Amino acid sequence: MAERRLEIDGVSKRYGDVVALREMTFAVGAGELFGFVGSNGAGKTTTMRIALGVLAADAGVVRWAGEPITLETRRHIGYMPEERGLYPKMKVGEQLVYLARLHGLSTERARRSVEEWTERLGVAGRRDDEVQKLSLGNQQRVQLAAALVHDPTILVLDEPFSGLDPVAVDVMSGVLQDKAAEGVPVVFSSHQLDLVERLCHRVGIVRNGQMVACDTVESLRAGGTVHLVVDAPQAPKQWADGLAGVTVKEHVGTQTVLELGPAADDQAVLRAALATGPVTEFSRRRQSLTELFRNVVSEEVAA
Ligand SMILES: Nc1ncnc2c1ncn2[C@@H]1O[C@H](COP(=O)(O)OP(=O)(O)OP(=O)(O)O)[C@@H](O)[C@H]1O
Repeated sequence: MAERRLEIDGVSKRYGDVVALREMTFAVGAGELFGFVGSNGAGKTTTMRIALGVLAADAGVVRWAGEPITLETRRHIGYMPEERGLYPKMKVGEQLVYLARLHGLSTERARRSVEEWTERLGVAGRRDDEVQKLSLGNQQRVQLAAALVHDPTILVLDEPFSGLDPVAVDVMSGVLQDKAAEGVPVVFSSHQLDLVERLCHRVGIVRNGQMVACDTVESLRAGGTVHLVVDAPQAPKQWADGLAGVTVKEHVGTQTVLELGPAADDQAVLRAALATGPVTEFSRRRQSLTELFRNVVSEEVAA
């Protein structure tokens, strides 16, 4: 059997004059936790809706295990829509059982699954309450339960972490990691880049409807610039000016943050710093996903 991969291949979409997606392409493999990030309006929700089949693409194809995705496969996707989609007046437990039944589970299995997931997600005590009586964070936990009760083979979640308290973030993170560990491809969008960096095996950065970077955070960083933090308390402000391949980015107290170009020699930087007196810190700083993201977005502004 072909590998259990969700592939978005060359998907394009316009809304009237607005080009929402331009040949969007990426794949999420079995057991992979994939973070989908991009500015507001970049095209994340549109991509997810097309993967789900609630929106039709103008061009391109969505595949599962090498074959164009079918209605039957789509029934096995666990989806958490951005606009959420629960019936406010229906009780939590009844609603989840109903949704699980819609996906083909027997009543007995649906009940068991609802018990299990509401317990895991900390909303078991709310099963007899109407959805509208729950706080937004708890509604979101129920929404995640709705995506999980039918034991999906693929998970597609649109901003599942927005509005959650830190405990709920931990619960959600644990569930997504467990699902990935079971072999489910998990793709979720988020603006919380620290979380994406911590959780995801790979990250896709979307800009203007196109995938502009897609790799592990480690590899994305490797292509980025290297920053060096030097603390030389007795150094005059200009101590690093004129060093080959080095750009002074900022001074923070007695620290200087330097950007090293390909021609820079970090040992020459260290010698220059030591020539001014003691050096109390000399460290390479890895770019965070937030910095990588900002670079991509500023390229957009410059383009
Ligand atoms: N129903 C619609 N009609 C017209 N334009 C739309 C519609 N839905 C989305 N768009 C446009 O398509 C583009 C992509 O929107 P989309 O919602 O996919 O972005 P997003 O990356 O999910 O954004 P956000 O982070 O703000 O949720 C935007 O320019 C948006 O204004």
